[in-house]
Amino acid sequence: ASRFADVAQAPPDPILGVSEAFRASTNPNKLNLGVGAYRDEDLKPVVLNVVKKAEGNIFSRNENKEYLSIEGLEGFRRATVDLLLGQGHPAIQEGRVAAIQSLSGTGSLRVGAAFIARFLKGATVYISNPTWGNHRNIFGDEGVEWKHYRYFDAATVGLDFKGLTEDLTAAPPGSVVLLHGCAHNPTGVDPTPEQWAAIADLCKERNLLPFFDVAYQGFATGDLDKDAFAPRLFVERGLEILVSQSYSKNLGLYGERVGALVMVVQDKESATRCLSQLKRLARALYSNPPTHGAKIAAEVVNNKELFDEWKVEMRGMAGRIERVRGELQAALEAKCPQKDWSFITRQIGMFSFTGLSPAQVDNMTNKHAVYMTRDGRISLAGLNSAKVEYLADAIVDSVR
Ligand SMILES: Cc1ncc(COP(=O)(O)O)c(CN[C@@](C)(CC(=O)O)C(=O)O)c1O
Repeated sequence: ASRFADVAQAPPDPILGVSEAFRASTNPNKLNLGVGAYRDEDLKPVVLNVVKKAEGNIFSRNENKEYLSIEGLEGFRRATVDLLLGQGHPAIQEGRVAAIQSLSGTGSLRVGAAFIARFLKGATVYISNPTWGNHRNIFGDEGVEWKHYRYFDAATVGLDFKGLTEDLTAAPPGSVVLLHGCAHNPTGVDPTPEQWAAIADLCKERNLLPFFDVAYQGFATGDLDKDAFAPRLFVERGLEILVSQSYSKNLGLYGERVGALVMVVQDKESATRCLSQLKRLARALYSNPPTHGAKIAAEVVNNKELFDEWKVEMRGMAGRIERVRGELQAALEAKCPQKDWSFITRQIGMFSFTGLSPAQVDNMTNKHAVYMTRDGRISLAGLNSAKVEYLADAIVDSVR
């Protein structure tokens, strides 16, 4: 018998497993509202025009395939910090930013988790309830203890700010707080600017370390600058922060695995030492990051014309999602007027947290071939006008 005979079958991933099930389905009406990947009005994946232009520029340079440095492509690291903090930010001028290119958002979060495990021994990471499911895997696999802080209020289909404040106030000083920079996944509910300010003050008072997961910059409001409001506010308040960045959704670089782990700290010497330790960790995890996607992101952000064109395409993607939100809400209000569907256009970003129970989700999938995650989340990026009626009928049938 194989020495691996006792290796158990792992369960399918709660999110990526939905895409696998969708692909396996032969139902002509099947609809994939699972993975948060943008689709155009024909429900096809999109390669942004700016990405194609950037690739044209890159290929015309006939560059080699040498290793990048452990910390990644210099031009990308500069671009990603500019995008996060704003070009010329004082923290950048003062050399207080340590940034490494990493394997998209997930890899960046993992390097951050490894840094916390090694240099913040015993710190607990507080993650929102609910949150992106893979957060638990990332910190759990690094042996970092995590706990939930209350986040979603099902009664108001909004933020449980009172619960959040109580839980973070009770967190031991020195704890880490994982915050979604914008477009919270899966709820689509973000703190207001005033609430962000209160959270920043709370982190300061309680000596909590904010770790921002910035995976949807541009998808909350359609504006890349506005969507960086929260991390910029915390830096302005003098807080040290960690940030993971992903270019999967906003630049559509999903499979290129483009992201960064950024630390904004109090002084240049600390930033230099932290960068050296981030490099030490990355070297043992994957040695150095992939070249192509980082060159695309650097080309787009560092080139004024491409950057402006990206902003227009970004607003177009966010706009299409907003439009289908409105159409879905209208269709549901027409079919089921007794229920309040206003949460659908109140929520922002890619997702809507429908409140459907696992059993109701099973009905959506088994009876209507609508593929979505069992926590009730739907990715509106996977919906178009032509399928709104179909989805609304499936939801009404499931919530009966
Ligand atoms: C909040 C959050 N952080 C990080 C990531 C990681 O993305 P990256 O590694 O590709 O940069 C995702 C992706 N979440 C998706 C879009 C896909 C997934 O589950 O991996 C989702 O469907 O929730 C995310 O939603």
